[in-house]
Amino acid sequence: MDPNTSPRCPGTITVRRNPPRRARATPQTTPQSFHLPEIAPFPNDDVLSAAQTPEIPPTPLPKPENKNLKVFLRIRPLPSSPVQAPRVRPKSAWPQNPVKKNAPPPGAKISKNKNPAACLTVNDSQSVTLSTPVSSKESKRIKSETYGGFSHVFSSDSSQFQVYERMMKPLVEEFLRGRSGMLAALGPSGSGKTHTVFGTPRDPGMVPLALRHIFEDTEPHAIQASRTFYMSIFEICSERGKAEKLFDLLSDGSEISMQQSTVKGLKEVIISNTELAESLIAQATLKRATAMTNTNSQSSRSQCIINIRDVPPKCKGVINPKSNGASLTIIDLAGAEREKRTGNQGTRLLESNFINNTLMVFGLCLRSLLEHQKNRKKPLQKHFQSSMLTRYLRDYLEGKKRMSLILTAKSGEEDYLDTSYLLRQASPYMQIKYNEVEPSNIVSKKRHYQASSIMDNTKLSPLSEHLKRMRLVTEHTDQNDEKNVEERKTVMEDASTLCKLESSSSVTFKPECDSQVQSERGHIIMQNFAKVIWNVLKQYNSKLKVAEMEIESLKESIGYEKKKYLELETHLNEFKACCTCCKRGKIKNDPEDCSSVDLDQPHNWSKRLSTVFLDSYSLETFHAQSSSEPSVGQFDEEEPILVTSCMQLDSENSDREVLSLSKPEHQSALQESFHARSSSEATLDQSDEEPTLDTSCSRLDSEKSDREISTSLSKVEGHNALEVEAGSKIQSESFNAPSLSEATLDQSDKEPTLSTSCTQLDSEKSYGEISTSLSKVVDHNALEVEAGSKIQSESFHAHSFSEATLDQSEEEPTLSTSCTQLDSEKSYGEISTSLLKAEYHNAFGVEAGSKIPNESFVSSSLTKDDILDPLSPQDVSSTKTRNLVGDSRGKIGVDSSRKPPKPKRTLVPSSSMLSRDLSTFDLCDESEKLKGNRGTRKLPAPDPKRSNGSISLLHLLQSRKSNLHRLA
Ligand SMILES: Nc1ncnc2c1ncn2[C@@H]1O[C@H](COP(=O)(O)OP(=O)(O)OP(=O)(O)O)[C@@H](O)[C@H]1O
Repeated sequence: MDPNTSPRCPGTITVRRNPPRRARATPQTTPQSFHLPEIAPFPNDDVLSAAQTPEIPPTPLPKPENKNLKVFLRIRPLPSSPVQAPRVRPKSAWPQNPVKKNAPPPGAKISKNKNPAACLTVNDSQSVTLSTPVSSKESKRIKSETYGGFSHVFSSDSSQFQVYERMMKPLVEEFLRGRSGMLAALGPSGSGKTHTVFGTPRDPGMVPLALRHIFEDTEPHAIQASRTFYMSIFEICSERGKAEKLFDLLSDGSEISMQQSTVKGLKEVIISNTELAESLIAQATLKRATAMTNTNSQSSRSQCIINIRDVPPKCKGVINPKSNGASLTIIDLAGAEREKRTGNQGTRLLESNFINNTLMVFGLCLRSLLEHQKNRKKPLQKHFQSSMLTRYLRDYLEGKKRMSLILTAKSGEEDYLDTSYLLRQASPYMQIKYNEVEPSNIVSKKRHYQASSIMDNTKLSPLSEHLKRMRLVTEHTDQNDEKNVEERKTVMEDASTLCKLESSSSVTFKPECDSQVQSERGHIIMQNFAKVIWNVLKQYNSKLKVAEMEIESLKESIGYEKKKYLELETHLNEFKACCTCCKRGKIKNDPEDCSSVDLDQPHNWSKRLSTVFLDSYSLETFHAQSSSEPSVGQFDEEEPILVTSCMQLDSENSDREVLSLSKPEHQSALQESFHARSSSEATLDQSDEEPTLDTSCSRLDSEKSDREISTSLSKVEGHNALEVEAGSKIQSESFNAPSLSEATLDQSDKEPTLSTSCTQLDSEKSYGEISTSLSKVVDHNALEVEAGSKIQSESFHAHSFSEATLDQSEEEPTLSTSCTQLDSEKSYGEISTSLLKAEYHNAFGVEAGSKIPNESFVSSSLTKDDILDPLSPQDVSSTKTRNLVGDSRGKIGVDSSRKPPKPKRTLVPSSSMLSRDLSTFDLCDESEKLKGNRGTRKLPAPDPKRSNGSISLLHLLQSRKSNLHRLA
């Protein structure tokens, strides 16, 4: 035991640590053991070159051996026994009509010629010789006829397969390459057309063989896997030999229609395999109209058309599947029949005629095409329009598509005539050429566009470009995906044989018609859709902004209108209050009254002239012309001269009111349609601290308007202040009012001269009230002129001219007033003028008021040179009145033939009262005395009522009178 080692404790647990890990030695492997196959670089060049030119070129299209119309001839074998003679269709014949399969009709003739001689012999593969039967030789038909140039002549012992290989297979192959083709079986009844086309289950004809070829089992990975075929079968038959009808043989036999060259409502059935296609064909042949004739126990009574159309399924998203692809058409024509031979009668005879006519039209179309090709000067006749069959086959019959004919003939002697007729008729068709044939798919596109209204050619070209671009992009993005490249190669190989079209074709079905292309197409569509939506939203946004702006402007206008409305309401209230004041006769007493013009003291005076306020004009047609000229002239010191006014009012059917206001806040304008021309001139000429005011000329033209015009002029200079306010408010529907007012305040030697105003109003059907007020107060002088007129009429012509001249010399006022002329019809008018002058101890007041209720009147009032002589206050006024009709209250210038029962409005009471007072005052008496008997009528008795204003005026005048007497 090692001494260095301590004895082991029995309770000790030994923990073994993991030894430190060591990296394993790298196995010595030779590089050869990891020899990875080198990844071949992406064959860009190959792929790109394949994209341009398929690596595996498709089977080259065999150049048409014969550019002419292919015409084949098949000779039906002679019946071996009378039983098999054309009367009875063998039970094994395919397809069979179970209803009519039991055969021989009661009256059917059975050939007794057990060994019929053949009249048609095959010379070679392309020619036959038609020999005249013995019976016909007797009728001088001696020579035999040789018909050559057939594409191929199938002898009576030719099998269906041989016929298919020689005749049908090239068509099918071209069809699978995208070239449309058509085969029509033509021949007399019972010659084997139906047998050739459909065959029997044991001996299938061209259609079943073609379908088998199409769904060839030997090429499962080739063309058929990438294509879908549609098949349709319909027949064209006659309705009692007259109208043509179409019946769909794949549906329940429903009737369909044709528009131009397009069949409407035709059912197309996708055929995915041969069995399905053959069953559909059997079903269709059972539905087909057949009948027993002397020549055929199951004679076809209609033209049967089988159409097989191919659609590349992977391009469904790109191009409408029904708009492209080649079509293979096989037509089993009804056999030509001779009445003698068939013995048809009645309906059968009509059917026979229809069949023969259709065949004749068919032949005419081909003959016309042939002649047109031979001689281009000959137009291509439009025989195709004569029947549905030729309309449907228009492209073929006009040489736009290739077609082939299989002539079926019977070689028996008794069929000589039918065979001879067929060969003579159809052999020239071999000369028809197809040098200028349009690409088949284009022609088919045209037709299908008509039926399906799909993409047009303009959209196809960019689409093709897009497909090319997509192909390149896809190739670059999938460079490293070898598998995809392989698949793409395969697809290209397949498609190269499938989609190889003519170079002139506008549509190229590239192998890139895959799901990626479809998704890209959907993306493009969505992009375009989004753009459209975006544009629409932009338009709506702009419209919304415009609408918001309009709303804002409307809000502003509403606010402005509200504000205006409030102002008008305030004005109205004030105006009402003013009216109330006027009614209470406070106008003259209150120097601050709104209807007064005050000229205050010389050194601190304010002159307020308020005149011509037109308020509340409401009329339909209004022509108003107003002119007033008040003038105050003072020739002597401190004596004013007032000359006022000329007023002319013409009104018709109007309602107007003119009032005087002094407050500027009463000026407002409201109008709906307003044309106003206003001109005002105010001249304040002051010499020796006295102002001269010339104002104003205003003219208003308005139609259907409500307006209020006010002008204010104020001047305060030194101790002088002159304020002129003119306000007018006119409400009318049709208004033309020229207004001219002039106010001249001329003062010399501290005395104002006021000349105002000329107002002329022409109105129709209007109601008007005009009130003017002029007031002047100079120290102890006060001059107040108030003129008010209120005219209400339906048809009103008023002409008022008034002049008032207040001429004062040596402290005596001179007042010359007025000339008033009123012409009115059906009107009510009230005019009042007030003139007041007070100077020191002199006071003079003139108040003239007129109130004219009248429905229709023409009045002229002229008051001129009414001089208020201070020495003889009683003679201060003279009035010249013509045709005056007045009352005791001072109605002047009224000539009324018709008076309204009641006035519509009441004038300002103060004015009217004042005018009445004036009329009762001595002035009136004096004026009457001065004029003597110029007045032709007596004025009514004066009104004893007097207003406060008039009383004050009277007091002033009386005091003035007493002073004068005292001085005297
Ligand atoms: N090549 C042929 N080999 C054997 N049988 C044939 C041949 N061609 C025609 N037949 C027979 O002749 C009979 C009449 O043929 P098919 O009905 O095809 O004539 P068709 O021309 O169609 O007459 P239709 O115009 O009246 O319909 C049928 O029973 C058919 O089996």
